[in-house]
Amino acid sequence: MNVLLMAYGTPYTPEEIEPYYTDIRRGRRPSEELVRELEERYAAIGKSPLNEITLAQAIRLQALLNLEAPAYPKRLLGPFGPRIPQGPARVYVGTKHWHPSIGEAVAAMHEDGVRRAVAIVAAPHYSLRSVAEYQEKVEAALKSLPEPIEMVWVESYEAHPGLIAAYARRLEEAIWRLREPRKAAYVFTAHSIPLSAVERGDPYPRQVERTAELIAKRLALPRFSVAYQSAGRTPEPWLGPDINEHLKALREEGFEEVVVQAVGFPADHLEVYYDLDLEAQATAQEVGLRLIRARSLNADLDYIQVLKELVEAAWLR
Ligand SMILES: C=CC1=C(C)c2cc3[nH]c(cc4nc(cc5[nH]c(cc1n2)c(C)c5CCC(=O)O)C(CCC(=O)O)=C4C)c(C)c3C=C
Ligand SMILES: [Fe+2]
Ligand SMILES: [Fe+2]
Repeated sequence: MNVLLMAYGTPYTPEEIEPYYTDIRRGRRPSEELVRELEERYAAIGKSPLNEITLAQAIRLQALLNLEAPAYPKRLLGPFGPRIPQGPARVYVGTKHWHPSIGEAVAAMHEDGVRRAVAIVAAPHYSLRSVAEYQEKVEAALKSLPEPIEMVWVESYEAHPGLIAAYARRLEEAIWRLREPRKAAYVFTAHSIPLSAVERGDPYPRQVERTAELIAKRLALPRFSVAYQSAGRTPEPWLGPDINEHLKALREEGFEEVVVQAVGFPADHLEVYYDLDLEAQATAQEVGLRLIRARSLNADLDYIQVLKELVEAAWLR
């Protein structure tokens, strides 16, 4: 079994910030001011762990896919479920905006003789501005190969029971820290997208809401809302409500405590550490709201188990 595991990617050094940003902007160089602003955000968090987390996810996913019960003794084997008969699993990592790039990963797969693979992004929601762009990059990489590789896509997994349970577990830990859980506000966030994508029928907001609804239901939360974070530095309108505006509104409604869970991002990175832990936390403190962020899934085994189930089901399609 072969897997192409994809993630956003992040620069390894400050010098790489400008070319990384240029790639995000599809080759259009950002202004010096925008680059400086992004450099400052990276400097403020010290370092983004996204590449390390993505690699850890790949290593653990490969290990989990290759775990097998011993063939003997049969009587002790128990109900392990159906074996996936296609032989040893190999996981390749490709990032959308940095290295290893999706093109580099696809070339390595071809060099290794891979002819069929499951393609999955370490993000649960489909968007025209996220997964569809990963798909474009994979298609472009495949076109440059002398032989085809059949890619079986996992496009979204916003309602996977294991994912909901994993998020609910982290949210519960945050609830333990609340003074009055029944009086608190619960906010689920995801990356904003340009409104133009929503107008083109992007399923993304609905999928984000579904994840939020299912986690809230599982924990019987007294209330919950969805807000969007990290809107891009572009002149067009982006999907809201913005998390900072939403926090202010919650305080005006009388809430004193809020738990924020970033359900759009399984892994910690710049936009979790800067946009939530620094910026949204500062907004909350300014208005007198106690904000607790639920920790991320990162490369924890409960999330890796979700990825394993998704790729195994896709492989058998
Ligand atoms: C659903 C859409 C998006 C997800 C998920 C997403 C995750 C994500 N983004 C960064 C870092 C940056 N993103 C930036 C811009 C940007 N991001 C998206 C969409 C998603 N990003 C869009 C549509 C854009 C705008 C692109 C453009 O044309 O300018 C940037 C650039 C600076 C900025 O505008 O904020 C950075 C940096 C990470 C690390 C990440 C998660 C894994
Ligand atoms: Fe982005
Ligand atoms: Fe972003």
